[in-house]
Amino acid sequence: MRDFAMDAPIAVTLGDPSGVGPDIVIAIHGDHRADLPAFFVIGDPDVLASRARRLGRDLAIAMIHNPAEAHGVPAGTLPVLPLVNRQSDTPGRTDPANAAGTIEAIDRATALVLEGGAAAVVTGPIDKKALYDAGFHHPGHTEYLAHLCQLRLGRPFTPVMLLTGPDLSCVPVTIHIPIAEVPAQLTAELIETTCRIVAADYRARLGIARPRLAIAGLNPHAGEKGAIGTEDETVIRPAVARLRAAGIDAAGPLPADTMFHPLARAHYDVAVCMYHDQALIPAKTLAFDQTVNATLGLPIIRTSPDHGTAADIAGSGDARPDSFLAAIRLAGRMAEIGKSAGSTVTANA
Ligand SMILES: NC(=O)c1ccc[n+]([C@@H]2O[C@H](COP(=O)([O-])OP(=O)(O)OC[C@H]3O[C@@H](n4cnc5c(N)ncnc54)[C@H](O)[C@@H]3O)[C@@H](O)[C@H]2O)c1
Ligand SMILES: N[C@H](C(=O)O)[C@H](O)COP(=O)(O)O
Repeated sequence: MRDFAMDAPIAVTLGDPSGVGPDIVIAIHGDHRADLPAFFVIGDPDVLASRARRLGRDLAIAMIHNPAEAHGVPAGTLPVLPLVNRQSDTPGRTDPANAAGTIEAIDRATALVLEGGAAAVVTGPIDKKALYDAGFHHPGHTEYLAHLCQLRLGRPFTPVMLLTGPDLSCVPVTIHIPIAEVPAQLTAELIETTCRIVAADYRARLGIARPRLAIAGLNPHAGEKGAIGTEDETVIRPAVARLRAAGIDAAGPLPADTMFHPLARAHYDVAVCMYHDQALIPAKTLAFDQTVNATLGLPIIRTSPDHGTAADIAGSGDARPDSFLAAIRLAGRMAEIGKSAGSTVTANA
């Protein structure tokens, strides 16, 4: 039963047509629409129609010109805001000609949320290398969305990646950078800024007034008191001390190998990790099908499934929709919490 009270619908992008984004959106629309907050798709209707034929699914599409029209679309019909940059249906194979449409969908969804026409954006997975090859200069959605918000609002935003599942939520402080660059980019200031955004957005967007943050070390055994690496003592510990002095419930640096077992997880709401895989390996290993990627630190709500394009199974009907479903549900919940708190801004907004 639908119990979402949002006025504006959620904008959903399909991601790269080489991937499972279209498959999953078609499946979700067909099987789960009544249980979800209202949403519409920004995409190429011909890609959706072609993918539905491949999957042997019926799909009725209604073209809309603005998000408000999504509410008037008959039940069982998928509202689609069509792209200007047309795409082709290429499951399992990237096509450089599709990149412009993939980026356009993200641009328009973000603009609609910033203008208030959409409540949130839920992004389908992009093929990062395909976009880089087409001249896209941002590591991923996370960083690109911050860039778009800055362009629109004229001030910078620090985007924070949160992977959140039923039993574990994790934030990587450094995100899409080579592992060799992590020690140089990991500063006490970045750790502190990230944690402040996490604490503020947990309060404003997730309804947890004073989240407990567990801060991971960088080195084995959190540096073994400086014997196996120094960053834990010289960078992370001072950041944790300043966070605690500011009233944030932060503990650490904790040895990363022992902070994810069930008893340890009972002591915190979110693990703040020093690099991408330190956060994403436990999150995806524990609950690949339920975990959602949400971007904190922005003046918009953005969620996404935790998986990628899964090009190896695109167009086959084998893609599991659970993480995408969880992403739409979480976006709806975050919009409701933000609305009831009267809050649309974040720590660094
Ligand atoms: N939010 C995003 O846009 C996002 C997130 C992660 C990865 N990516 C991109 O996706 C591409 C592929 O990444 P990858 O191979 O590391 O990860 P992946 O998640 O696409 O695939 C890993 C494995 O999990 C399987 N899998 C993934 N999702 C599934 C689903 N819903 N149902 C059933 N099986 C599923 C795949 O078939 C594959 O075997 C890369 O270009 C990466 O950058 C994008
Ligand atoms: N780092 C994410 C992951 O591995 O799941 C993924 O690449 C998504 O990144 P964006 O949301 O920034 O595209």
